[in-house]
Amino acid sequence: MREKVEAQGRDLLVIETGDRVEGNGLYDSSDPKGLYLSEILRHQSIDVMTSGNHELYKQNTSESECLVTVHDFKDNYLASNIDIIDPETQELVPLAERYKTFTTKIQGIRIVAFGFLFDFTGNYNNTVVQRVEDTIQEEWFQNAIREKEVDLFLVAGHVPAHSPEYKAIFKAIRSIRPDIPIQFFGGHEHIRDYAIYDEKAVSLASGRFMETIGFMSIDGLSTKNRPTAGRNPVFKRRYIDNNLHSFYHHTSSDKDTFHTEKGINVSRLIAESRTTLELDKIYGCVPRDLWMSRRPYPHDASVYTWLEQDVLVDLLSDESRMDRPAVAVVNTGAIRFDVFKGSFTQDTVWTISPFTNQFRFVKDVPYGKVQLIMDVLNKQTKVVRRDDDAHGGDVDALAPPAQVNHRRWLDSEMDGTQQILSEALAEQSDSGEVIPGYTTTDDAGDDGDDTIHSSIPYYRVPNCIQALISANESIPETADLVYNEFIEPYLTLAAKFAGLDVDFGKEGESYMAGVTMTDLILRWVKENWPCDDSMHI
Ligand SMILES: Nc1ccn([C@@H]2O[C@H](COP(=O)(O)O)[C@@H](O)[C@H]2O)c(=O)n1
Repeated sequence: MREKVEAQGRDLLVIETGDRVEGNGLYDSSDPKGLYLSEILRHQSIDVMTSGNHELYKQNTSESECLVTVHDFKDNYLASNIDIIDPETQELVPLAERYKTFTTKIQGIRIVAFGFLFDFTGNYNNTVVQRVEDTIQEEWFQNAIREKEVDLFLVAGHVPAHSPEYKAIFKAIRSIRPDIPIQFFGGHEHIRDYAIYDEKAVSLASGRFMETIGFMSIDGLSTKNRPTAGRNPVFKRRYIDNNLHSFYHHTSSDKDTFHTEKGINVSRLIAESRTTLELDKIYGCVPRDLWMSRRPYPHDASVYTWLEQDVLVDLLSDESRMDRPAVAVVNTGAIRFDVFKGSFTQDTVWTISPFTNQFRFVKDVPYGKVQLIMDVLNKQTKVVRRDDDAHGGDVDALAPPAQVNHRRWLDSEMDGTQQILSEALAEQSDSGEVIPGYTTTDDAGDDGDDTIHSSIPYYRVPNCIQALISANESIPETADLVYNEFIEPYLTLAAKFAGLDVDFGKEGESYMAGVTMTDLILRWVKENWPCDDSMHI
């Protein structure tokens, strides 16, 4: 693409907006995590790169970001509002440069670029995420937006396209620079989205899990050598399905001409890494598709129904608690992908359940109180004030991210519209039949999707599900309340609402020490879904 575009006298920039870690065997399967992924990433030519929230959940992840990824992309990695305790000096320092200025190779466009993370509060305490609204008051930012020689402000970030954070940055820049175009690139909400702030400022978000290559073209920027005398640039956006068919089409090539030597080498590196990590190793065969949101909950084909009725009930048990009844509470956001019929591999494990959360419990909780807590977690919208330290206090954050966004859009101050989400990697059909996939409507209309798809049903799921683990069928008076550690701060607050005075952080104890939900899922599949010859795909 770069070659093609440059031959036309234009520039191509590649922007990466974070969440490169967690949710894929290439990252999660190695020890230490990310070993193979960093090597692959190193070969990419990325012009502006930012951190997502996933890079900051754990100390080792952010430290590796600091020592490896920032190091590898030091001219292009931007961290406008993230500091880290340097693992070598123990000093609090910016994770990367706050901003950069550069001039594009072909057209000489002078760009001032920033890299932001949304107002995230769930990071481990070796990093500090400064609120965007505070960051833009800082002297360095105020100076940067007053930079004289600028044709375009480029704000990349792991920040939703429609968000108070981006709105604040837009207002801050516009108040000083009424005429300079601003291109935002966003993320985090797992949706394709495009926001039009004014005639010269737009924002593009490219969906989730690298299913989408968001493509933005800006035509007619006024530059030093080609001033456009006040005319507005033309912004166009396209959501490209991430597959070879799309790449052949947009590079005007085919299977024989598309591949470059570098591309072939990186593909080989990926294949070798997958082999070393045994990502195709088959642990079992899944008899039917299990969906996150394509079927209602509860449902025979819901991954959550399977989790609560089979995996948790069959396997969650701590030796020291013997036969005492337990209620397990797990957030639905802990599951990251559908489980497809067919081979269940080492890669599948990490794709559906990448988190390393362990289980904890509080003993002898009245069963009625557990139900009240579930009501609070699933029916309230917020259990805490924004300044309380529970990931912003929004219980919706316990659900899959795309669903969180669904509600925000409806409440949003900036006007957004709805979209139906694809859970499948979209493919073009050889027979010309329309394949289910993304059908996006955004601020610019419904013509953004590069491939036309039929829509996919979307059902809301609760924020948390529960499973009663008991030797007999009857409802117990009291039970161990077992939960995955990610939801601990939310539980403490929900318990207050439910009239239960328990500080889960202080009173919670380890349950099945060292075991994660990922381990349980894998064990359950191995024990219950062995492959027979007819089931391999
Ligand atoms: N240890 C964790 C971390 C995250 N989650 C869930 O993921 C959501 C955030 O995902 P994004 O891709 O939007 O950043 C979070 O709100 C949780 O639902 C988790 O379960 N455990």
